[in-house]
Amino acid sequence: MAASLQFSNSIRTSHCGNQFWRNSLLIERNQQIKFSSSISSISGLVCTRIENDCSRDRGSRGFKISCEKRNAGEAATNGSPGGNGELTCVMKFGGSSVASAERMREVAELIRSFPEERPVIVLSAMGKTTNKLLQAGEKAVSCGVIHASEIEELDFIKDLHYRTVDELGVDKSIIAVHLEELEQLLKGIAMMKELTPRTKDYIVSFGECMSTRIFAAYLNKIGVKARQYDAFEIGIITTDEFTNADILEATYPALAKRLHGDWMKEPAIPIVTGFLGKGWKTCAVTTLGRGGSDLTATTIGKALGLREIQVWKDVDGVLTCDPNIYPSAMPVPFLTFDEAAELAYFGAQVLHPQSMRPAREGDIPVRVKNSYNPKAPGTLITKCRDMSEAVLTSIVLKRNVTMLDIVSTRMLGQFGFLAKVFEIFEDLGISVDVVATSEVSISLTLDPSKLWSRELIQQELDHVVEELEKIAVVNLLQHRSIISLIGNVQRSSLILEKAFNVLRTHGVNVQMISQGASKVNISLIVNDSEAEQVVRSLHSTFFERGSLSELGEQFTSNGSVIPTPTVSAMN
Ligand SMILES: Nc1ncnc2c1ncn2[C@@H]1O[C@H](COP(=O)(O)OP(=O)(O)O)[C@@H](O)[C@H]1O
Ligand SMILES: N[C@@H](CC(=O)OP(=O)(O)O)C(=O)O
Repeated sequence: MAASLQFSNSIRTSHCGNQFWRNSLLIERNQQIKFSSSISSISGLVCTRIENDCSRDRGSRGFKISCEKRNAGEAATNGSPGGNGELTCVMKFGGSSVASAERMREVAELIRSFPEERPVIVLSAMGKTTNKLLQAGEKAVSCGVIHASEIEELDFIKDLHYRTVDELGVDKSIIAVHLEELEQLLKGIAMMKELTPRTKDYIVSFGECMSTRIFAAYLNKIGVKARQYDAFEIGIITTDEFTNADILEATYPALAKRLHGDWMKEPAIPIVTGFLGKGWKTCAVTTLGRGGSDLTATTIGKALGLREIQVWKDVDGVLTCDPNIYPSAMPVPFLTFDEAAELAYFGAQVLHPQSMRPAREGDIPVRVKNSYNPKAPGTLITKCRDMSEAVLTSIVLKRNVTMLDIVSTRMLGQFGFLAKVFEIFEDLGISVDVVATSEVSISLTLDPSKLWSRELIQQELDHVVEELEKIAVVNLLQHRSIISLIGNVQRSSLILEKAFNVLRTHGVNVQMISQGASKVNISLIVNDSEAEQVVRSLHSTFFERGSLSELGEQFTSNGSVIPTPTVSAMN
C-alpha cells in the first residue's frame, strides 16, 4: 500500500511544532516514521521518498513524504536483495569506505541493514590504491626493466590486496591474475620508458577491478548474491580524453539494458567498478577524472531511473567548509543540484565536479552519507529547496590558481575583443573558471586541473600569453586562490558586506570578484598565502552561533539568518 502525505509549513506548526520539522530532516527512506499524536493514524508507515515541493511559490516549505505500509515479513531475509522487484537505488562507496578487510565487512553489514533495498553498488579502489598505482607507473618510467618488480608501491598494492582476500576468506585467484598483469605492465612501461595518459588509465583501472571482485566474492561468501561488473564491459561509453573522459549519451540505454536485463534474469546485487569507462573510438579503458566514481554512481542512477543515489564517504555529508581547513565544519542538511555542482566545480573534493549532471537530468535525489557514521543524516541534494532563510551554504577554497589580466591595446568602443580573447582559449583547449570584464579589459582565472603536468603548465601559459599579447597587454598572476561563497545570492549584499568586513580585518585586498549567473556562487580571488586564514574567519563569521552582523542579524549554525530582537547591535 502506498500513501502520499503532504506536510506544509502550517500543518507542521499546528500539528507537530518545530520538533517535527527538525525530525523531518532526520527521516530517511526505509525508516519508520514516528509522528506526533495528532496524526498518529498514519504511524507505522515506512518512508520511501522525500521531495521538496517545488510547485509552490517561494517561501512555502512543503515536503512531500511518500510512504509505504510494509509488513515485517515483506523485508527480505538473510541479507539477499529485497523482494522480487526492480533495482531501487545506487550505493557508492569511496576508497575510504573500502580501505581494508574490516571496512569491507562493515560496508557489507551496512548494505544488509537495508534489507528492503535492491541496490546497485559502485566501488572505488581500496584506500589510496589509485595514487599508489600512478606513483608505480611514474617510477617504472625510469627504474629499468629489471627493477620494475621491486617498485615499493607495487609491493604495497600486492600486500594490501592479498591481505584483504586472506582476511575476508575469499579465493586469492580472483585478484592474482590482475596483480601479475600489473607487474607485467610496469615492466612494459620500464621498457618503453614512457607513461602515456592512455597507459595511466589502464594502470589505475586495476584498483577498481580488484576492489569490486573482492567485495562481490565476500558478499557471495556471506550469502548475499552479488555479481561483479567492469564498467568498460557493460556500456559506460566515454570520449577518448584519457584521464578526464566524458560520459556519452549512448551509455544510458546500454547500461540499463545490461544491468536491468541481468537482474530480471537472475537477481544478484550488481557490484560495478567506479571511475572507469570505455573510449568510444579507441575501445581502451578510460577514467572519468579523479573522484570519478561519484559520476559512475549518478550515471547508473539516471540510466536505470532509480529512486535515490547514495554516495557513502568518510564525512557526515557535504560540510560547510573543507574539514582539513576548518576541522569543526558542520554538515549541510540540504543542497540543490546547482549548489552541489558549483561547490564541487570550485574545489570541494567531496563530490566529482560533473557528478550532479546525470542526477539533475534524471531528477534523482543524491544523498551524501558517512559510512563510518551511518546514523548521521547526511546531506540530501535535490532539484530545489527552501531558500527563504538560507544565506550561506558552504565556503570552498581552490588553491594555486593562475589569473590573467588582459587589457585591449585598442580604444574604447571596439567590438569583438572578448570574442577574440575566448577564441584563443578555445584554440588552445584551456578552460576558464572565473571571469570579470569591462569593454576593454578582462580578468580571468584558468582551471589548473586542465593543465596536466608542471612543465606543461609553464609551456602552455607562455603560449597563451604570447597569443594574447597580439591583441592586448597581458599581466600573468600566479599563486592565487578562489574563495567561493556558495549560497543564496538573493542575499548577496549581506554576504558581501560580511565577507568584506572579514577581508578588511585581515588587511586582504580582493583582486577579482565574480557573481555567477547561476546565482548560487560569489567568487573572490585573493593571494594563496592569505586564503586559508580568510576562509577560517569567514567560516566563524557566517556559521558560528552567536556571530553578530552589523545589520543586527544573527546567523544560525547552518548559515541561515535570524533577526535579532533588539536594535542595539546596529549601533
Ligand atoms: N565541503 C566539504 N564537505 C565534505 N568533505 C570535504 C569538503 N571539502 C573537502 N572535503 C574532503 O572530501 C573528503 C571526501 O571525499 P573523497 O575523499 O573523494 O571521498 P571518498 O573517497 O570516500 O569518495 C573528506 O574526507 C574531506 O576531507
Ligand atoms: N579511485 C579513483 C576514483 C574515485 O572516485 O575514488 P574516491 O571515491 O575514493 O574519491 C580516485 O582515487 O580518484
